[in-house]
Amino acid sequence: MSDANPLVLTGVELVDGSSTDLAIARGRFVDVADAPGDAQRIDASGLLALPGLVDLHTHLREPGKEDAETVETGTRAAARGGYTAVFAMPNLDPTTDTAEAAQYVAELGLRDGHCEVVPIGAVTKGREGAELAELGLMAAQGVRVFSDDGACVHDSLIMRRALTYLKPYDGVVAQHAQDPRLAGPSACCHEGEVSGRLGLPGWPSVAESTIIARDVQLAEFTGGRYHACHISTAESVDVIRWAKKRGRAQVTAEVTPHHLLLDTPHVETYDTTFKVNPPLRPSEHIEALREALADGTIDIVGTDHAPHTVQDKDHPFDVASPGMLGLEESLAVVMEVMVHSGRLDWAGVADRMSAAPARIGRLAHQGRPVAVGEPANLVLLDRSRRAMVDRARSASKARNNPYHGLDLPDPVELTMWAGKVTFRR
Ligand SMILES: NC(=O)N[C@@H](CC(=O)O)C(=O)O
Ligand SMILES: [Zn+2]
Ligand SMILES: [Zn+2]
Repeated sequence: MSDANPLVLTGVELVDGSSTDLAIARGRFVDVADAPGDAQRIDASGLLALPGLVDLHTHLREPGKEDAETVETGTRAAARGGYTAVFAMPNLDPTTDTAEAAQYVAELGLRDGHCEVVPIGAVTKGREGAELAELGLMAAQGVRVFSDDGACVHDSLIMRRALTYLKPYDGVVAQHAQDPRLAGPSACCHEGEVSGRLGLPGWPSVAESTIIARDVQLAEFTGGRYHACHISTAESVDVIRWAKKRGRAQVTAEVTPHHLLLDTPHVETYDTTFKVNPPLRPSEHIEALREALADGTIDIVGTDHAPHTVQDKDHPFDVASPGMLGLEESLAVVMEVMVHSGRLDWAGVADRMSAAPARIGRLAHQGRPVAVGEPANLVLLDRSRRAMVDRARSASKARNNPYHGLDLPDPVELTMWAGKVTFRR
């Protein structure tokens, strides 16, 4: 990580289309007239500045599975992708289900992070779905996002209690929506023509949407905050749209970059890189997700960056570990499918990938506009640059990159977190 010397970025373009010089000192954007005389100047003409991206859904694997990813490598990938904050999912070893475990993850972030690392607490002890974890103690420690991700909070009473209990703490339950009866542990391919032909256990779309339908009603009933992680189906979009239209529940939703771009036929080669939970869906679902992200029914893009070792992926498709990388290519995917298609403008990208995830995670100093007085978190983009994705060049330790070999935008020129340059091409 570079030091935090004063800096002036000249000729930067902002999301409203205007151009400006940006001065950075003591971790904040300051008036250019107030920039110290010895400030280093960087020519940034033509580059677009977005607020530093915020990922509400990252798997860092430390502690417990450091052969797949560490806080150092995962946050290096994050900085390379334009992120200045990531929320670390609690499916670690030990599980982040106590205040001490949450504090430990936060400390690893302070020690090794190339961006801010915010621990997510488990909803239930050991993520086993039976007994509530130490929600109050974790909340007292500053945790605001709670999730059993990787597992679904499938017991209705546990979900009711979690929503109720977290309400006074302004905490949010982030649900991995997968009915374990409709989509059990072996389910690994969208249930339909392809799963039938390949002989893979099916993961029907309703295994996701029926859980979300129940949950949004519980959110309305309890008044608690609810966030639907990685939604992947048109039916889930319908449910979220219905709940938001009613306007009586505090409900938000997320989509991953891979569910915005990649469809079910990618699994036809049985390449386990493409095994993920929830599974890749047919094109009509992808279309519904893009439309929902554009109109705000889906609030944010969350990467679900899920590094796995080769050993954990080198198995028959139905037993390999699910999950794929995402931190380094998420902005590229959003550019390709949302911006280049005219569905979302740059202010929309800043909202879905920075302001909204920071708001849902209650991270007040992230997701702020690029403006004088604000914390100096930004990513500078060259909107015309493209490159072939090469998994071998990833900052992540893992190689389960589903975009390998694709020609995609490669926009990130510089990432700055709290006034420090954390990535520069
Ligand atoms: N998405 C995945 O397929 N895997 C995630 C867990 C999860 O997000 O459910 C992982 O931790 O590997
Ligand atoms: Zn999940
Ligand atoms: Zn996840």
